[in-house]
Amino acid sequence: MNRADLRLAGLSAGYRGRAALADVSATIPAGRITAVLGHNGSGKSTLLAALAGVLKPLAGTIERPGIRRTAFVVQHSAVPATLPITVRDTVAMGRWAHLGPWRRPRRTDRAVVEECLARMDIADLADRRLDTLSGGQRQRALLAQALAQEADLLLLDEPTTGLDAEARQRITDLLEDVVERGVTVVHATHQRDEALRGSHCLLLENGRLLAEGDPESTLALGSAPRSRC
Ligand SMILES: Nc1ncnc2c1ncn2[C@@H]1O[C@H](COP(=O)(O)OP(=O)(O)OP(=O)(O)O)[C@@H](O)[C@H]1O
Repeated sequence: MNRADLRLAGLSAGYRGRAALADVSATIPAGRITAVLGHNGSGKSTLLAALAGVLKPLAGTIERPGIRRTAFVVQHSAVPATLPITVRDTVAMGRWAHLGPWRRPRRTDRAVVEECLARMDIADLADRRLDTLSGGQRQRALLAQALAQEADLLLLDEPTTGLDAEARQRITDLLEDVVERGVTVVHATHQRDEALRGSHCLLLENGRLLAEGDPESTLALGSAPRSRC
């Protein structure tokens, strides 16, 4: 995959004109996993929302060369637990941007949905309702929905929060599978061990970038955050 890195220059972003993220200049390597690490309120979600284009920068720029489609998986606490839809329908929602003028899924759309179910290892759960799944299964369904969008930038806000060690490990393994296919992954996390499994790390504190680089030296440079905030 021949794509350039994403570049943030002097980026400030926030809410109602107030910056929650100030003057961040950083590089996000294409086709790699970048972890955004920091305590509660440090600005991780704000950074992801700015990368997704949901929040317009108050100042500065974001260069996203070669990124055509972005998938943003919000914190699962933000997704209603009682949505009365099946796992397959949830994943099929990821195809909406690809549907033709009649909004009818074509054979290729159905094939992508089945492939994403299989890749996230939830094909056997396809007919189950989303609200009957465990947290880890649900998170994999949301990941499958994001993959179905065939995005080249995948943004995940704390995808493993609330999951047990095995489910967390599974999600982290799946992210490695996603980048192997050339997707750029950025995920917010509180977990140092998860940040260490990526290629790159941005460490935020109070809306500022404290350190950036390979995960090991970034975590060593920063004032070591608690492993669970
Ligand atoms: N919708 C909003 N309106 C106003 N202020 C907000 C909004 N969302 C976040 N903030 C504020 O912006 C700052 C950064 O919040 P953000 O959610 O980006 O941090 P975070 O690192 O993702 O935190 P957490 O780990 O708790 O999810 C905080 O002070 C927060 O109160």
